Amino acid sequence: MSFLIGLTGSIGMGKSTTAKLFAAEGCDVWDADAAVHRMYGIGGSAVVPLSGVFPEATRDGSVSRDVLKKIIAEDPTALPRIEAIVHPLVADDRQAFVANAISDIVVLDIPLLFEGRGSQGVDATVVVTAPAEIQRARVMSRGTMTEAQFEMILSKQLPDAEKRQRATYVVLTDTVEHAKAQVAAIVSTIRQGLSNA
Ligand SMILES: CC(C)(COP(=O)(O)OP(=O)(O)OC[C@H]1O[C@@H](n2cnc3c(N)ncnc32)[C@H](O)[C@@H]1O)[C@@H](O)C(=O)NCCC(=O)NCCS
Ligand SMILES: Nc1ncnc2c1ncn2[C@@H]1O[C@H](COP(=O)(O)OP(=O)(O)OP(=O)(O)O)[C@@H](O)[C@H]1O
Repeated sequence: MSFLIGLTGSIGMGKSTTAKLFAAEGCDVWDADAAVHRMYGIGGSAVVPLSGVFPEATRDGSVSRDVLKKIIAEDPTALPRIEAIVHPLVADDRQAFVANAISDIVVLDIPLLFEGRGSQGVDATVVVTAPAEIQRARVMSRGTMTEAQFEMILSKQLPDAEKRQRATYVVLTDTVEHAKAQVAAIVSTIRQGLSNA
């Protein structure tokens, strides 16, 4: 059984980038957002259940994220209903990944690690963080969300300060080089612990 790290952080804080740094250290990485992308794609497991609730959100056999975002903006009950369908599918996908992983350390990139039950069953947590203004600038520069959509997602997430307080390890994502050094130190500490066990 691998040592399980739950990697989290608020929107735009650098989870995906930091996950790649763990992969470069030899860790198998599972990404919850990527799992959702697969599930929304053609033949994905969320397409049929979501079309039952929001028929207008599925087009040509896949889920339209733009339509979903419009629905969520107009109907406050929509996101909880989407989550009720998607989250159990995400949990199944994660379980299957962990069962097949072979690396000594497995990293689970989970945006809602502390909001949901995701932190159950992990051996350590890593929270990525950056100043709030940098976070906002990063998300806005992607051009995929309006300020209102960003604020809505942020309001659903545990505040950054609380995440940091709950973390086993914190990674400051000010530069990639700095993040890389912090990841290397975390991996080395955990591997040392494993070899002494
Ligand atoms: C709202 C949607 C349509 C936005 O899609 P879009 O392609 O613009 O953004 P993306 O999926 O890349 O998410 C951007 C950021 O928002 C975060 N986020 C997404 N959904 C949620 C949520 N329900 N609660 C809090 N944060 C969320 C993501 O983790 C990520 O950090 C999409 O994220 C979605 O369908 N969310 C519901 C499924 C879900 O809960 N996913 C979270 C991880 S399991
Ligand atoms: N250590 C770092 N130093 C400098 N910039 C970084 C660092 N980590 C991430 N970034 C930048 O921040 C932006 C967001 O990074 P990333 O996509 O990794 O975040 P995320 O937390 O996965 O985002 P989301 O929650 O929206 O999925 C990207 O433009 C990325 O280049």
